[in-house]
Amino acid sequence: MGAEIQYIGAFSLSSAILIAGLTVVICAAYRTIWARKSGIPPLPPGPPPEPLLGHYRIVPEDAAFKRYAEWAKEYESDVLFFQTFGTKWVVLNTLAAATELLEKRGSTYADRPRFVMFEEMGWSPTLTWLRWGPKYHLHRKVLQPPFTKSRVGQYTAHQRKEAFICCKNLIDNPNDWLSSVRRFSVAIVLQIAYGLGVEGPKSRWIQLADDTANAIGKSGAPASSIMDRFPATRYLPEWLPFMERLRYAHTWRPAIQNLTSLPFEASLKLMDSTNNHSFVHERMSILNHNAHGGLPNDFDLEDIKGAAATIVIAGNDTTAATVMLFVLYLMQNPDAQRKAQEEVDRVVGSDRLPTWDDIPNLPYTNLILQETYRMNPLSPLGIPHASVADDVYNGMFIPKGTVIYPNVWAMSHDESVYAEPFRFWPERYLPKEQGGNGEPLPVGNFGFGRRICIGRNLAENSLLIVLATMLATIDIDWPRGADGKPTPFEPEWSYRGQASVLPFRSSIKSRSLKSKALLDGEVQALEGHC
Ligand code: HEM
Repeated sequence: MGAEIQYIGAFSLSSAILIAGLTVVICAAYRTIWARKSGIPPLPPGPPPEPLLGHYRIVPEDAAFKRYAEWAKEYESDVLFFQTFGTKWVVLNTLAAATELLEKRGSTYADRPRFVMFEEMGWSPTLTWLRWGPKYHLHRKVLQPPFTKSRVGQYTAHQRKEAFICCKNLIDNPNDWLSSVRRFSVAIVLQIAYGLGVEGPKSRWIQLADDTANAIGKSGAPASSIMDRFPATRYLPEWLPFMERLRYAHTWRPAIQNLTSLPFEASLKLMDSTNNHSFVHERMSILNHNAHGGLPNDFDLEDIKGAAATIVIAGNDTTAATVMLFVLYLMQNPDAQRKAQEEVDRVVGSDRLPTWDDIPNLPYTNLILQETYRMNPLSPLGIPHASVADDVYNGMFIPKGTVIYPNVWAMSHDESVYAEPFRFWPERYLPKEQGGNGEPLPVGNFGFGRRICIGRNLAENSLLIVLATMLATIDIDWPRGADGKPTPFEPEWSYRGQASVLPFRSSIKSRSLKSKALLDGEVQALEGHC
């Protein structure tokens, strides 16, 4: 009987979807005829939609960014148009299009779509997903200032210490190098957000942050699930075969809830510590102060919880995934590794470890970072924006409410800009007279316009100090086989949501007894200070 009711429920819901789909198609046809008559420019081109389903089955879930780049060539247009169940989306495949729309006309494209799948996952107010409006402005006003270029220096001592701990752990536990990398990225944002330390590689905070990173990293391109395209489907039973992303959302819901509440509760216990300068501490002090004075609080408890979790979620996995790419690209490109090590040796010498003053004097090291960004943008389709008004670009009509994906991967693999785009070649950015190709540094890894990443200065500092320390202290090579010889391999990648390399084996060794002794000494001294 239960099964029968479920079946009838599913049947009537399927009929409802069918009717709604038909209505959308009729409305779209009517709108096209009306638009032609009223002289509105045509929509951007794209592959032909299927009846009823539009482009739902045409766009692949995995590595859609690659298919979009192919279509851009096929339809000879940097802007492509798609729609499904009334949701319209546009993909921008060149930097010129992204700059014109998301930067120059930024106020028209500052909104986000509704992330229905993430709602099902149980997110609290999170800047990244908030729609353009008062709540968004409030969160951006509170979250952006601590991470501006002029204020991000407050975190550098902490970042340098964590970079040293990371490299020491890499040498001490080379077979479990990934844990050291994860610890590094979590330790930075956890301290900044909550004032909490990471006790060791098995810390529960690392597990929690990993769970959340998994939940989000493999959830598909943001706003691309059937629920995002057609919100009513969120009420369908999750056992239906095509509702696997609803099942996924519910499976990971506890992880999101834990990350939002557990470190926050632990942080509240540290409120009286004078050593605590965390985001939660600062905001809770203002909240409590206002409450005692009978003053209103525009940023309430839920906002603080959501904003603190945002720092960890947005800043943890992105940093760890980039450090994994350093390990991969340095392993695959021994010449680049040797050249960068020589640069660090020249500037830093062998009697100390890199400092912040060294960073501006390490141009080749910085090019390794830039080439890492270009080779594999972590969010190949960015985080989608949405338009708040009708617009026309190069004679193509972009209706109000369209979801906009910047195809950062297509931009950074554009053969007309980057010669041999799949080759790791940091010199490509150098002028021709210095043996380079004068190519532009990649743009777009941190997004565009009004929604550009607030953590980019923090992230860049974390990445540069850990990269410089890795170059100063460790050698990275292919893992050794049974015969002791290096065994090159093709790593595996995940392109569901975030584009990241899957865990892989590597051989990591201390560069010298002296560099190991330096690291051990520094870590001991720094830990003694805390
Ligand atoms: C390698 C590291 C990082 C990468 C590649 C990265 C990338 C991005 C991208 C692509 C966006 C979307 C921008 C847009 O919509 O145009 C974004 C937004 C955001 N990022 Fe990052 N990010 C990184 C690190 C961080 C860190 C460390 C933090 C925390 C302090 C952070 C906080 C945020 C927030 C809060 C947003 C949402 C901004 C908004 O919607 O207004 N990110 N990031």
